[in-house]
Amino acid sequence: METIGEHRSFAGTQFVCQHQSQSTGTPMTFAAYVPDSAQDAPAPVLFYLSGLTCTHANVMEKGEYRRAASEHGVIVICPDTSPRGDDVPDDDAYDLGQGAGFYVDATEAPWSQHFRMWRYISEELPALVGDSFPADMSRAGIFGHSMGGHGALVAGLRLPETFRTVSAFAPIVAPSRVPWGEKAFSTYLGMDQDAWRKYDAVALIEDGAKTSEILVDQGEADVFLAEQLRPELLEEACAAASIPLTLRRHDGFDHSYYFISTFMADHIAWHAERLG
Ligand SMILES: N[C@@H](CCC(=O)N[C@@H](CSC=O)C(=O)NCC(=O)O)C(=O)O
Repeated sequence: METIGEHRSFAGTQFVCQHQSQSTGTPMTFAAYVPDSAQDAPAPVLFYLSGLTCTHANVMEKGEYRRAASEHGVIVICPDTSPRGDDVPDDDAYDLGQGAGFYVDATEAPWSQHFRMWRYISEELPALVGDSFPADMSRAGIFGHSMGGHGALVAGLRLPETFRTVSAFAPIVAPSRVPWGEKAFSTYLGMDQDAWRKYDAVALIEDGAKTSEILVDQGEADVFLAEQLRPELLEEACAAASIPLTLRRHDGFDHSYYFISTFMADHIAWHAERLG
């Protein structure tokens, strides 16, 4: 792993790291904020998954997480949203291909060679972080935005021992039932919708997956709310499965990082309180 960026910020350091990924077969870049307090005792770690069109840099530059991460002594890791490179398949649309990995392991050609983001975020990256930073991997949580909120919910539900806490900003809660997810899943996973269920938070809950509780923030002025995000489906699934869900709806907030950065400190405090 190579450090390609390093900046002091609050009581900690913002690193940008690059490594050759075995999952994707490409170089992968991620941001890692490490509070100074982690030098005294291994710190809890939060993985933040970004949305469509993002690299590691969007949340690093606009998410405003460092003050809270430094105050709560939490490491924050922000991976890219897909493999990238001239040899990696892509699509002209913003919601498919590079920048739109949807945190799945693709099974369909030509995507299956490199688009293995589930393995990357669930196995390879946590192992690399545990080996490379003063992180207490028994105290890891996950959160994310939109497509990344979908990834975080799925990871928290499928791997509650790995990701003990889960929250999201404006997540795609049921990708199998909305246009963004239908397009990505049919392309990456094929037409058998049974294969989609393990990457769909609402379907996972319907199939018995559990997590201790979920925090979701949602802007009411989000243009994607009714067609792509549909938080009411998560509300219904959590109620039926007795999973405590705190869904906070905020008048006037849209889908952007102005919304995310407003509630970022709340999410970091929420995770930190639960991870100890
Ligand atoms: N048509 C838009 C859509 C892209 C967009 O809104 N991306 C969001 C995530 S949406 C769901 O995953 C985002 O985080 N954008 C990056 C940012 O810095 O705001 C477009 O192409 O802009």
